Amino acid sequence: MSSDLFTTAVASILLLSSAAFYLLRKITNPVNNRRKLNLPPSPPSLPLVGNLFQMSKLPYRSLRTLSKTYGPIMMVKLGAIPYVIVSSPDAVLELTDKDHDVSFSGRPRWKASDALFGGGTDIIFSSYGEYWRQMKKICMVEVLSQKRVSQFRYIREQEVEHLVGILKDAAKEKKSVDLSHVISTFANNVISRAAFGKTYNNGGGGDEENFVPLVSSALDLLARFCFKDTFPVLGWVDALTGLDNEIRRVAQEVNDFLDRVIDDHRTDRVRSSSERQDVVDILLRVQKERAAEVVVLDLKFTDANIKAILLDMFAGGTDTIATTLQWVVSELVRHPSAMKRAQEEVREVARMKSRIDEEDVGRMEYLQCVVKESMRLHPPAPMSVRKATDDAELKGYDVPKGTMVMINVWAIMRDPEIWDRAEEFVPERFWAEPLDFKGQTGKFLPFGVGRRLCPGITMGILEVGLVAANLLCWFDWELPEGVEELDMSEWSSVVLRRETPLSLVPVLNSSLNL
Ligand code: HEM
Repeated sequence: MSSDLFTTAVASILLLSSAAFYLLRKITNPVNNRRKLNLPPSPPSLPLVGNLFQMSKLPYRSLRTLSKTYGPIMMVKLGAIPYVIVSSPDAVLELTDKDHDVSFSGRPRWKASDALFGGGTDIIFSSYGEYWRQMKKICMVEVLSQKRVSQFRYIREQEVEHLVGILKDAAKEKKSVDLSHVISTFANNVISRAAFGKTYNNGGGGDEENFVPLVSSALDLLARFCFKDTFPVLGWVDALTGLDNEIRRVAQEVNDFLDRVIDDHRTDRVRSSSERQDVVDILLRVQKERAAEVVVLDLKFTDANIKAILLDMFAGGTDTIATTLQWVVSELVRHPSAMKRAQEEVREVARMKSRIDEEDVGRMEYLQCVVKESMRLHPPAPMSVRKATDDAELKGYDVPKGTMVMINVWAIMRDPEIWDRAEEFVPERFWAEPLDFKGQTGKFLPFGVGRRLCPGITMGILEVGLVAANLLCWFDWELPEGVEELDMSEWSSVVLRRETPLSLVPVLNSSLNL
């Protein structure tokens, strides 16, 4: 081989291998691929932990502070996971408009939610798609429709009567009550009776009597720090901390309990059509009907689907309602003039009556403003979490497929650029601007927004209004002896709760016809 030929051969090999190497890097190196992406601005982060070190125990507050510097669309890294944080109504409206809604309607998958909610086969944690659409439709038509919510009215009324009875006894003894506990028991009882036909909250009974504490443990696990979700390569540490075992145990117990309830309904109970049906009965009927039809797509509606909907009812419809009520009462106790005005309205509507019904609550317009204002300041879900299902664009920034997207609902609803006297409790603002609960303006979002909007709004608002009206009608509320001011500290778990239980003294309103 001549030296010229040799040089040419070597040059060609070098050229070809550099081209192959370049192509390989292009294909396998996502960083390189994304070099041209216009990602949202990010605060500086540390290796490994990302921006975790900037998060307090109330992350929505820390994220608001960061977004004041980095803008209403920013990207942070929580551990190894990038999140796009959205903190303006403008961006929310774009995220949910017809060109973007589908791309931003996914949900992230977490270890605890996967184990507890059947691998995301429920509604809350299910990925966006046909499966989710069918499950949500069944839930909205069969469980949470206006007709069904009215059908369960007797449960709400009986449970409210029970709650008022407990408070009247405490008032006679001039004792303070743990209102947080009384209200949570109410919310759990309503869902248990609607779902299963009875309450499972007796504490001491056989293991099947302890479903409510079991659900609480499940919800607590969702809020626990999990290595796999934050630092995927360190997922094995969850086994060492005991988290894996605990998740497995609780998931198994929840599953066994729901299997027993479904079996009981299938075998032991033969109901006549005139008898009151609970959600398990209703869903078993849907199962039979779907088995008789050709089922479109894969949703055959098995027991696993029934269990997933039942669990969502507890996850979505207990703590959210209880915490909303606790904040409503807390704000009113701190604002005596609003309390007086709300009580006057409630007592005027309920004048000469021995019971407040749901139609009465519909006429209590100031009370509705109080509930909205309280939810504005204390949204039970301070952040709405989504996942980009495609490569998408938001306000000119690229959001790659698979990125977590969090709407900082809490920050938007306290933004002084949007709300006058944003940090103050001013129910009257909703007189002037009667915003609804569906988030259509992108600025009032207590039930979320877009395709993933909460399907339980009617039920939630009815329950909150009915209990609040009864608490204000029959009682005045005083701080326990020695307490000068109500503690309003927040505690962020699955929902944004009060950090301390709401302890108050009920004083019977003697002017009424009791
Ligand atoms: C005051 C009461 C309630 C509040 C504040 C509330 C709030 C929320 C929020 C913020 C979301 C997420 C929306 C989003 O991602 O944009 C949600 C979703 C959901 N809620 Fe509620 N909720 C309440 C009551 C209920 C009730 C009573 C039920 C059922 C019994 C329920 C069932 C659900 C379900 C199944 C979802 C998932 C929807 C989906 O992903 O498509 N919620 N709720």
